[in-house]
Amino acid sequence: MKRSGSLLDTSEDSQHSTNKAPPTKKALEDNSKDMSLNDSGSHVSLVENLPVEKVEHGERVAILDFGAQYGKVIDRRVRELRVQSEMFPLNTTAKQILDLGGFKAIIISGGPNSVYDPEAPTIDPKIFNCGLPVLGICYGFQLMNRINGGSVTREQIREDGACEIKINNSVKLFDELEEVQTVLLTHGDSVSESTVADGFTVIARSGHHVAGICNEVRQLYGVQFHPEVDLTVHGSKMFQNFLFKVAGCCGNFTIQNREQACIAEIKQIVGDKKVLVMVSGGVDSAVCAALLSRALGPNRVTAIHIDNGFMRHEESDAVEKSLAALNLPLHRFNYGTTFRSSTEHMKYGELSLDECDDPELKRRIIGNTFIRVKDAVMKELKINHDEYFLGQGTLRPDLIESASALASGHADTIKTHHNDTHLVRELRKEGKVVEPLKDFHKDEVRELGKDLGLPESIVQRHPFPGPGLAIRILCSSDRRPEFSFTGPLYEQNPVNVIAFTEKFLDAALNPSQGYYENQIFEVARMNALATLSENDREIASKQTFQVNAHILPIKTVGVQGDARSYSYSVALSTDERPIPWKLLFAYASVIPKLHYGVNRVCYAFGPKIDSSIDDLTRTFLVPHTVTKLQMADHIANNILFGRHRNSNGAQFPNVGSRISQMPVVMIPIDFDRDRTVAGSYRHSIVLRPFVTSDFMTGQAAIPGVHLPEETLLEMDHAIRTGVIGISRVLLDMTCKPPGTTEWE
Ligand SMILES: Nc1ncnc2c1ncn2[C@@H]1O[C@H](COP(=O)(O)OP(=O)(O)OP(=O)(O)O)[C@@H](O)[C@H]1O
Ligand SMILES: O=c1[nH]c(=O)c2[nH+]cn([C@@H]3O[C@H](COP(=O)(O)O)[C@@H](O)[C@H]3O)c2[nH]1
Ligand SMILES: NC(=O)CC[C@H](N)C(=O)O
Ligand SMILES: [Mg+2]
Repeated sequence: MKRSGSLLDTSEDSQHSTNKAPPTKKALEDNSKDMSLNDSGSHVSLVENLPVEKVEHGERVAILDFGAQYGKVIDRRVRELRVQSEMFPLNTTAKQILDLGGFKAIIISGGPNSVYDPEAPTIDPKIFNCGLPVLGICYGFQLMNRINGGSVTREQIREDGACEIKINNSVKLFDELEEVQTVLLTHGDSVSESTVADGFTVIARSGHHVAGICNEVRQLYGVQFHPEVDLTVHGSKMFQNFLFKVAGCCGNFTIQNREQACIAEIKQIVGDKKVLVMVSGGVDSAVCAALLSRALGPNRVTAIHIDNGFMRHEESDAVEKSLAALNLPLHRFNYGTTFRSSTEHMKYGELSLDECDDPELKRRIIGNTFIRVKDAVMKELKINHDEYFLGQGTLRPDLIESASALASGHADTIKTHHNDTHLVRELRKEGKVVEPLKDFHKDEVRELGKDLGLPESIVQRHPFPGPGLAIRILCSSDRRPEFSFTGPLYEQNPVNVIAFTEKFLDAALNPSQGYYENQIFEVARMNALATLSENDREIASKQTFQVNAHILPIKTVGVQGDARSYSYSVALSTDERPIPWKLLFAYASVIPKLHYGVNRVCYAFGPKIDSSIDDLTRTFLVPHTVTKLQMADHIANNILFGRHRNSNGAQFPNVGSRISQMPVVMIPIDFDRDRTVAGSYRHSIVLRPFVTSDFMTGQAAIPGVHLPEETLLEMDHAIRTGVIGISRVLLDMTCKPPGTTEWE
């Protein structure tokens, strides 16, 4: 059945979908009185052909999607406040929205483009005069300012990560909020006091830029930050203010029971056929398999687990044991050799995975091999293609980051998740895939897993990416990396060894002393100091902290301003003891703001690094490299989960549940190496303990706050002494954004 009133763009580009993802447990409890289960008579979305809620009342909010990473997070926040929302493509006009009726407000999302680019997507200007309140977020804010007569420019200083801003809490949007707010900013284009559109007033300021504007009479609000993500601590309150105090919504939207909705969807898609479900041992595929089994009965579901050769130490054995709880026949296959030698057709011939050093290409090869291996498995199991659907535990973030049209029509590809490669998209087009969790975030899947009665060990398991250690090994075919810094700051200052010492503080305070070749690092130091509390700042400025910063000749993927970045990492090192974590984390948040060419900052355990790092260890996905990372990962995880005793026999506590995930990454760098020898075989290991709920944004775990410092120091010691060929261990201190959770 078609949904009445859906008349907008239904072309391939269209991403029109309703906020049908099920609510959080809390929202469900809140809604329990008036919950309307929707097994029968459900409406069908034009685009995704899935059941959506009955529209029982007219109160809705339109979200115009400009390709934000967080577009679908906006709709989640609105839904959690019990207001229905619909996402529309960016070219939707004010008239189309008004003609549909029932809309009380419009939210314009962020996006990867720059509003001043001639090619950049723009908006129907009548949106701002159609009488509906508008909230513009990031790109949406920049559009609002520009279209109403202001301007937007690219600034030298970009802002990525959680920052403190000052707000004017006398405006409705910020009602009942404190003057200082922690928010997520991620932008390189900015509005300044002098470029605000006439008729608008500044309602929020970050250190360097205008962070919010409004015209209260016209009910137009624009914010440079992202109220929709977790890193904006009171973002939900801001939405509440906008929806209820500005737009006059009443919040009476009722939401389907999440489990029922998934089961109905599975039954509708699969009909009387069967499903081959891919299970990894992770929570997403386990919940997906449990739902399939509940919807179709265990006899119509076959679960397969594939060892792709990039699993952690003895992982597939553990997966097999833990998935016994699903009560499904599980078939396990080992295709390690097939994956390693799998190829991609390039212009110049076939490229094999074990000679590939491009992260996105590695992902593509692995993702496509998963599908080919699935076909081989079907043959082995004598399964008929026509009778079976492919089941995957795909989540929203997987689709958003892969820029799937299922999630957004204009998002940048941050990374192609293995479950959303072109072969998977082909299968989807043929209607051969069932992915009941594709509108869920990780925390929602965990709630659902609990409701389904899955054991805690599966529900709370840290995620592990399908391509496994293959993406966590940074490969390098060339020993001599080419440094190519981009952005205005590096044009001025192309050095790769920098030292933050007292002299820079002096120089910054007294420019005539002539330390200007390193001026940008003085600025970094001043900015870092400025972010500390008064007490910490006093301590940091009194002591002579000798912190060296080296720009490493490796690039990794990050997400900045809703776009993919592929930039260098900085390693900080110091002889100061105790390790000045606060100052180091302050540098970590400041350096990527000042350097367009840097998206990550790590601390290198051990003594201060004194020599420059200008060569790489040749590294490919060959067995001994994978084994090396498996060993380091095994040691680090044993320590994290309390399965380790140090050389004195002391047991380390299980602190795994204090963080959300800890990728252990191998980088092709030998610090402190003997330069009389031609090349090195040594690598370094990066620990990336990370804290988040939905993985869309998050922060690096801080020693002494999220994890005991001793735990991390023991990881450093045990990895260096336990694995041959390890140079140093580093701790990633970067937020997402600008970094991502994984390194690749
Ligand atoms: N080794 C594997 N064998 C079979 N299927 C896999 C494997 N790894 C990943 N998949 C499939 O890809 C999907 C996405 O992987 P992803 O890692 O995001 O989810 P997960 O492993 O189920 O959960 P988690 O994110 O918690 O690790 C899985 O749900 C599963 O369907
Ligand atoms: O199954 C997966 N296939 C993938 O290709 C993939 N890439 C990232 N991840 C996991 O997704 C979460 C967010 O990671 P990022 O911040 O690095 O994007 C983290 O939990 C990552 O481990 C993947 N999972
Ligand atoms: N997140 C966004 O919407 C970013 C907008 C724009 N690309 C910028 O960097 O400022
Ligand atoms: Mg996984």
